[in-house]
Amino acid sequence: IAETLLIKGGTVVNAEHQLAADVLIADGLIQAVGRDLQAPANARTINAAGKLVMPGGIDPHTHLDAHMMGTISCDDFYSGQAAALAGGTTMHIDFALPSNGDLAAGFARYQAAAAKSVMDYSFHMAVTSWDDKVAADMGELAAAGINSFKFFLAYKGVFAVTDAQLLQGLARCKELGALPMVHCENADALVDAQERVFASGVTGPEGHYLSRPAVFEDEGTARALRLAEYVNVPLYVVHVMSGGAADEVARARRGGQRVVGEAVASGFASEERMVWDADFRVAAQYVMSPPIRSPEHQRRLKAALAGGMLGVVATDHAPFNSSQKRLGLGDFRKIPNGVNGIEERLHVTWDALVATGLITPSDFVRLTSAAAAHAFNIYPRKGVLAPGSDADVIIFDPAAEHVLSAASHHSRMDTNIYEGRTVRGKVETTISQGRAVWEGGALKVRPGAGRFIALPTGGPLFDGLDRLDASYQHRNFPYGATPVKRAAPGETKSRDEL
Ligand SMILES: NC(=O)NCCC(=O)O
Ligand SMILES: [Zn+2]
Ligand SMILES: [Zn+2]
Repeated sequence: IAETLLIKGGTVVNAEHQLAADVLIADGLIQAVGRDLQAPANARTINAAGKLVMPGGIDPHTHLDAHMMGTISCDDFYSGQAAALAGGTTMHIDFALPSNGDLAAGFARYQAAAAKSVMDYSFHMAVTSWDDKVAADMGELAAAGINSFKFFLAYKGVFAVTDAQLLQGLARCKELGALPMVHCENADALVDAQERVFASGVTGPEGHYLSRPAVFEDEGTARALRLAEYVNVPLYVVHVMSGGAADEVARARRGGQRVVGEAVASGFASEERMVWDADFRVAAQYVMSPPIRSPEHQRRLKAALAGGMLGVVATDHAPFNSSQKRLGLGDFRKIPNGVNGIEERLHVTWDALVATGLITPSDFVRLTSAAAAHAFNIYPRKGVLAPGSDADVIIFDPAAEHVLSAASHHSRMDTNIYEGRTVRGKVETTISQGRAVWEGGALKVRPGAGRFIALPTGGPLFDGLDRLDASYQHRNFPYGATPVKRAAPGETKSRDEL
């Protein structure tokens, strides 16, 4: 049940501005943002003096209850979302995987799994094969509120699509006004490298790192971006982990492409050296794809976030506990891929980027909330504190410090890649759908309270794409709006007519 809350005396931080203001919440919505708001008779007042009042985080990249690599990620839609709320994230967009190649069946499975949700959520759908049924299902799913589809270039023989399939998928996404997302690593080179590394006698978690050099990610990113350029469709590049891939995103944006580059918290705030730890339990928890890379890559990712080349910070929360990671003991190729982060994202991002002076609090809101709301077309319902927006709000104390640990986190993971780390800043209160659900160190969540948020297709990223197509026809004839006709004998055509 929604509360009537007056958050008084804080500093409201949106992506566009920061101001001293109160926030009035009722009926699950923000009613007013302004100075000296009066508390209605039934309101509870929360004193936010010295605190920042910001939109709740949106994590657009999670894998809850995900069937992957012979096991199921250990956070379901209850525990993963409870962890999210304790860390200030009030909405996530999870990746629904097809069931035996069937998109509609996969979506139904994930919707059923999400019935125990405690906060707002939505889905991207993974496309892992191609035929007419897949194309038709994409249309059905778009009508049902799925406005993004993920294509894997990696995971050969499981999820990976060929370039031909990717092209068909990109074109279908464009037709639907849905945003294609790509996991960019070269699948064939990966298999080759994995075989070579394993044959050389390296079987532990470091083999995962050694068999996924940055050049595979750089190449995959460049290829996906160029194919998206050819089709003239916006592209969302998931989990950019290498400096080279960030450069590819920047190059495409400089060239005028509509590209969103996603960093994940582990990509710039975790440590590559941990995968070399002699203890398998420690090392395996850092195995994710693309891998966590060297400090120099991390520096470049942070610079790309500060400079606006990468536009979103997500997590890729794909939690596998230490007994699940042991599936790959003796063969790094079988270690379930994924790390935690849904609870830690806001804190490690603040600590690494704001507390160090690289970005401003408004940049922080943009990267952790507003930009995802824009990309997935739910702004300003989410991603901003403004009258009429959903009352998903956090109260953040920039002066507090706390320690991240598996002993105190809310995920079902028995490890934490940020174990023992002291971070500056703390989410003191999380308000979800107008209810304080994290307050005073306690969670007050209710299974079933979460809502599926249907995401509409089209939207700003697709605005004017048809006009762009028309002007693109010299370069991109097959996807252009008007076929180019050869001039008749004696007739000349100006460049503008082509
Ligand atoms: N990233 C990762 O290692 N696991 C989750 C699946 C994916 O996003 O590729
Ligand atoms: Zn991926
Ligand atoms: Zn992922």
